[in-house]
Amino acid sequence: MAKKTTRKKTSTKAASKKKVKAPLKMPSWTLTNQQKLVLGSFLIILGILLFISFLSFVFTGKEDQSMLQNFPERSNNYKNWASQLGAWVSELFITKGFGLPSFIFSGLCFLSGVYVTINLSKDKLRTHWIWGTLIVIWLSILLGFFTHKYDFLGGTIGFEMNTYMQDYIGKAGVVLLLLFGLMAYLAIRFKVTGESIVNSFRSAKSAIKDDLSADAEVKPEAVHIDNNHTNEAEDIKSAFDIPTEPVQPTIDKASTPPLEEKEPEPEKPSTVEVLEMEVTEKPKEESIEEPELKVEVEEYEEEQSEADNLADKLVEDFGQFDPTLELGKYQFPTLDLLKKYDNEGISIDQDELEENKNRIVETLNNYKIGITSIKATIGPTVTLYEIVPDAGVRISKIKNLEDDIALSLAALGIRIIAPIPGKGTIGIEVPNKNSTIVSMRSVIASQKFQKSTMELPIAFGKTISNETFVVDLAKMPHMLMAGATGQGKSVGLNAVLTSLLYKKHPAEVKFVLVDPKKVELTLFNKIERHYLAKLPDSEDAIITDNAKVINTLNSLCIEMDNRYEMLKNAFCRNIAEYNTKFKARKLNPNDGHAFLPYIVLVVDEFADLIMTAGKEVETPIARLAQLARAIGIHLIIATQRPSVNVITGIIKANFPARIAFRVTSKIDSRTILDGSGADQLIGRGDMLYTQGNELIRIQCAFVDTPEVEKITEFIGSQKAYPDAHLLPEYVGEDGGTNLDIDISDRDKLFREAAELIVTAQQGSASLLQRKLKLGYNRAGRIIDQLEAAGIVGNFEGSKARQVLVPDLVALDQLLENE
Ligand SMILES: Nc1ncnc2c1ncn2[C@@H]1O[C@H](COP(=O)(O)OP(=O)(O)OP(=O)(O)O)[C@@H](O)[C@H]1O
Repeated sequence: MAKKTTRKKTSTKAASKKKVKAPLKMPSWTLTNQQKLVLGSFLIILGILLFISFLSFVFTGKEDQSMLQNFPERSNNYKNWASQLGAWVSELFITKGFGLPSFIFSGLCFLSGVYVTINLSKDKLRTHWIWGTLIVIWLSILLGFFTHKYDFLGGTIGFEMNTYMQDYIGKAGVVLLLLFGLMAYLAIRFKVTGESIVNSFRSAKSAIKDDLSADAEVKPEAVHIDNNHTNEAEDIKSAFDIPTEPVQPTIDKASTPPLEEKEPEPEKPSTVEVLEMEVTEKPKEESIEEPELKVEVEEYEEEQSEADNLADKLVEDFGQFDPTLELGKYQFPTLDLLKKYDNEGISIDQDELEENKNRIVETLNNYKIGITSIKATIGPTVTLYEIVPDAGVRISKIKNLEDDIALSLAALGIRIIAPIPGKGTIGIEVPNKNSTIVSMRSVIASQKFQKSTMELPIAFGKTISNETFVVDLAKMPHMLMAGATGQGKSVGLNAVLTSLLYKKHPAEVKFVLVDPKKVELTLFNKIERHYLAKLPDSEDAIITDNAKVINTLNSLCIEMDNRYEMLKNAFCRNIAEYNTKFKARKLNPNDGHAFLPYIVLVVDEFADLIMTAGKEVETPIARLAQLARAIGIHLIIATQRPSVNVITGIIKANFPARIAFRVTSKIDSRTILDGSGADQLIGRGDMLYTQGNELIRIQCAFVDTPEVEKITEFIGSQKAYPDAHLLPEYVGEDGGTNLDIDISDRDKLFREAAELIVTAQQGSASLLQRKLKLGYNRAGRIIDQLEAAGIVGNFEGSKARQVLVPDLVALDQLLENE
């Protein structure tokens, strides 16, 4: 109770403080929208009423004047259209005030109403009032000259000010002062300068001159016809001849004297005047143009490369290079391929909100933590309660109550964010009893995604404040995705791919898909010839075999090196610059240049790869992650097991963007996010995204397999490229090249290793590592040598190699015969 009263006291103090401050300030804009509408419409109506009153006062003011002596007695005899009050206000403003300029006040009132209603800048409104009032005073003084005749013109104030000033500086002084006021107004308000006045005079003059010359050019023809018939016409002709010729000398002054010699007619002075004006103009223009010519050293740019000129010409002739031309009729998938869900859209359950709020407050009160305010933001799956604790409460105290709050709310997945970065509040995220689905359709249809100008926009889902979350993969530049099984990883990957399919033309992006599970990404096979990239010799574009992954990764490394070479030759720093230059036809395809599509490598189940291929995968992945951002190769790697031997330090360091779906332990959460939180998620697409420090909780958009199927079918049924995008060839070490390993180069432990493998009948490098205490590389090398010697079979992905020698006797025989 004591706490409550102190809280009240502080709030009343705050209120009284506000009261003291309020009158000093301009009208406060911290009004609610409803209050603004009420105040705004009041001001608009007031403005209109004032205008009506003033206008009718001009006609009826005289008649009403005598009756105003009885104001405010009730009467319906007033002639003013706004009756008694209108007559009184008009008398006050117009007769006793500023006269007719008072109309401006009605306009200002109206304007204020509009500004308040639609929440426009208060600074601008203030400026309008200041200038408006000054104009009223100025006009009022000006009209004060005539007030003795018509007293409503400048009003009493205008008249009095005028006579007062005249007493000191005379009529001329007042006129000059008013002129000064006008000049000052034009200079300050409209930034008028002496130069701009002169310029406008000049342009007016030249316009008149042009008209004159145009007239003169037309009329002589008519005169020529007459010329044959009458003598009078000759006079007319000579009269017109004078102005026509001065037009030519505008270029050359030298031709003026003959003119003057020819026609010393009475009209000459006017032509001379025109010439004189031109003469004075010219030197000025020249003096301005001279430095401009110096600055316009654009010639340097032209000199820079003739290729530029050629490119400009090519662009002029053929237009910019359009990479999409080959599939010019390609149609992007339509929105109706995506499903609408019934339980989309957030429904607010007031009881649930109230209940949760009470429980949070109660639990905190139990631990003697008072709260100043609490606010709820309802998201698709969780509601964020933002609390401001009483002064002096330690944040860590609240953070430690996570489990207690979870207990009292009887809910899973409570996450406490203390404090919310940049907000000064503490956030408690509580899962909604009825979560809503965020459909892929809703995020793809959002303005944010549709209007995004990002290179590779990805609509992930919706944030806690129900905003569509769109990020640029090109900026990330690589993404690591982790989450326990069944928490929404595959859906997340599909959301990423769907986003790109909806926004990027097949010419602009290519996918390299690695799917050891063999089932998740198979649907994308249908768009192989549109969007997928593969090795030249492979049949399937979607890679399911671990051995092929290594080849593909190495091939991507070669592609990366090639692209860097192309960028270097084109003097570009990144793919965007390079492609822009290529589109502008500044890069010659005959020199090996080509439009470069973005390449997105997606690896589902990275743990499996690392476990079977280890360094062979890690090294090219790390290399790509470190270097590939500038040349448009981006990696998305997903794993179920975010343990440290899968997500190694080197991989982590190069994947700043991380996505965590629900994981089972705090340690896993720490591995993926460098902090806890992912273990407190509720699953089914509930995820945390980070690209640095801040964690953003997002409900991932849901895209079901039938939807993906429809999209890929829609794309797949359209005209395609002849083949998938081909990556550079890479000759893998497993492809038989090791077979020629020299016998003399064999490892010292070769024989021992061979015996071990034959005895165990298991051809795995890890066996050698364990038994012979070898490093991974050396064990791998020995296995290669065993393969070359025909003791073990080919590399078969995740399986151990086949042992081709049945027993030690056979081994002895084999080695002796070598
Ligand atoms: N964003 C989402 N919204 C609603 N439900 C979802 C969402 N994401 C996933 N789910 C539900 O969770 C199920 C499992 O998702 P998903 O197949 O993506 O999991 P996973 O993490 O890939 O699992 P695994 O690693 O075993 O393949 C889906 O079938 C779906 O019912």
